[in-house]
Amino acid sequence: MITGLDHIAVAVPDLEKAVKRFLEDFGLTYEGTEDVESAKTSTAFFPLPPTSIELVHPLNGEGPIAKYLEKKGGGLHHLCFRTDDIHADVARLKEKGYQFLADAPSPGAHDCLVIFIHPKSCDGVLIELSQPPAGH
Ligand SMILES: CC[C@H](C(=O)O)C(=O)SCCNC(=O)CCNC(=O)[C@H](O)C(C)(C)COP(=O)(O)OP(=O)(O)OC[C@H]1O[C@@H](n2cnc3c(N)ncnc32)[C@H](O)[C@@H]1OP(=O)(O)O
Ligand SMILES: [Co+2]
Repeated sequence: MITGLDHIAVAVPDLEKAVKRFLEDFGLTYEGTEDVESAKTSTAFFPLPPTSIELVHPLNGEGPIAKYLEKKGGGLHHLCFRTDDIHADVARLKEKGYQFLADAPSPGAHDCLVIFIHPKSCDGVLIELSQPPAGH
């Protein structure tokens, strides 16, 4: 079951500059950066309860964010729903015809299990589902 809006992600061409903006200009709390090798993405999180802002930037200049930045320069990249049972939600949504970008969830930031739904399945919005590790 989907239980909340885990984060809203913004793709940024200059991570350091964007971190400074969200920290100093907007005054948000900076949790730190985390490189997610499997997603070829560097992330920076700013908790803003009950959700967070995630900045995403290409890790080593490669991956999906690099392609996005090439085309758009930056912008709102995805919404992430928190789920308490990612496998059940994937099965339920596949049954309804949603196209997933992987066969199975994989590790994301914060040791969560994540999977993405193609934007074409959701009126042009890229959706991530994320299940926190047990006990979180
Ligand atoms: C997992 C770590 C971390 C976390 O929270 O834990 C992250 O969130 S990492 C985030 C980075 N990872 C991903 O984005 C994985 C999912 N994304 C992809 O697999 C690709 O980006 C994909 C399939 C959405 C697009 O890749 P493709 O190679 O098909 O790129 P195109 O440029 O050809 O795009 C095709 C089509 O999709 C539109 N598009 C692309 N990105 C987005 C987006 N973020 N939001 C909305 N639409 C998007 C693009 O404009 C093209 O549309 P078209 O009408 O055909 O021009
Ligand atoms: Co995300």
